[in-house]
Amino acid sequence: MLPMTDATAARRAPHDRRRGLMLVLSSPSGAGKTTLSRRLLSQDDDITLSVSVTTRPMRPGEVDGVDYHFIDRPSFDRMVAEEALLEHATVFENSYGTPRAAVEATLADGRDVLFDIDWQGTQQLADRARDDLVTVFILPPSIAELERRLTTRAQDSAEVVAKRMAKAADEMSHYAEYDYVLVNEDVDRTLADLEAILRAERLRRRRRLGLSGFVNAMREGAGR
Ligand SMILES: Nc1nc2c(ncn2[C@@H]2O[C@H](COP(=O)(O)OP(=O)(O)O)[C@@H](O)[C@H]2O)c(=O)[nH]1
Ligand SMILES: Nc1ncnc2c1ncn2[C@@H]1O[C@H](COP(=O)(O)OP(=O)(O)O)[C@@H](O)[C@H]1O
Repeated sequence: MLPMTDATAARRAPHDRRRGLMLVLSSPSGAGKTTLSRRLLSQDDDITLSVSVTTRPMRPGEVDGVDYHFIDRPSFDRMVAEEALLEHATVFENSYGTPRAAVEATLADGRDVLFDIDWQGTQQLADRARDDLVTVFILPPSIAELERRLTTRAQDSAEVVAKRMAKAADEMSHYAEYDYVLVNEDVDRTLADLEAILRAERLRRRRRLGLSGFVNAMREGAGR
């Protein structure tokens, strides 16, 4: 178990001190993970995005170091060899991975980490840290709407969109491996559900490091 740093411990009331959690969002491409992640991150200071490394080419509008760390194949292979990745997988012929150091530093600070990763990466994280993990699968409201979203995002060629659609059925078959499943019809509604999940998971007793000291102090006070 990772300890919290003094900075975070001092910021929280004793009963609010807790371990950071790892919130995973997965979905078929185009269902809305990126949109939901950006909105959640912009309104909640206690959660930060795990920025993955990838060998995929950058899309228009993406920023290196913000959306992904865009790296070449030798650099990716080196990170795997050095065990610098917490998990990694091949998706659509490109490699993706989660840098370990940033995640460990954020959790040690008692803050939460958001992951936009696929089912393969989720399984690897579950093998390593099931107790710290909260997993959410996002489904589109229909296949027609998924295709519409992939097409109107206008960032991929028709060929790439076709490949992503072909993979969607496969990806969706993994929904039952997740703790929560959200159908992303209306984005405001889905975001509200995601916030509710995060809020409740933060309140879980096993994550609340300060609780026993808090209760013990009250019990001592009551017995006086
Ligand atoms: N296992 C794993 N999957 C990742 C990682 N980063 C991104 N992915 C997944 O790779 C897939 C393709 O991502 P991307 O090329 O950005 O397209 P997107 O589906 O439109 O977000 C998505 O399912 C992501 O969740 C990672 O670090 N590890
Ligand atoms: N609930 C929604 N309703 C309509 N359009 C959406 C919704 N959620 C996301 N979108 C749009 O669908 C496209 C794909 O969303 P994105 O967040 O990039 O998906 P993913 O990261 O899962 O591939 C984007 O153009 C986005 O603006």
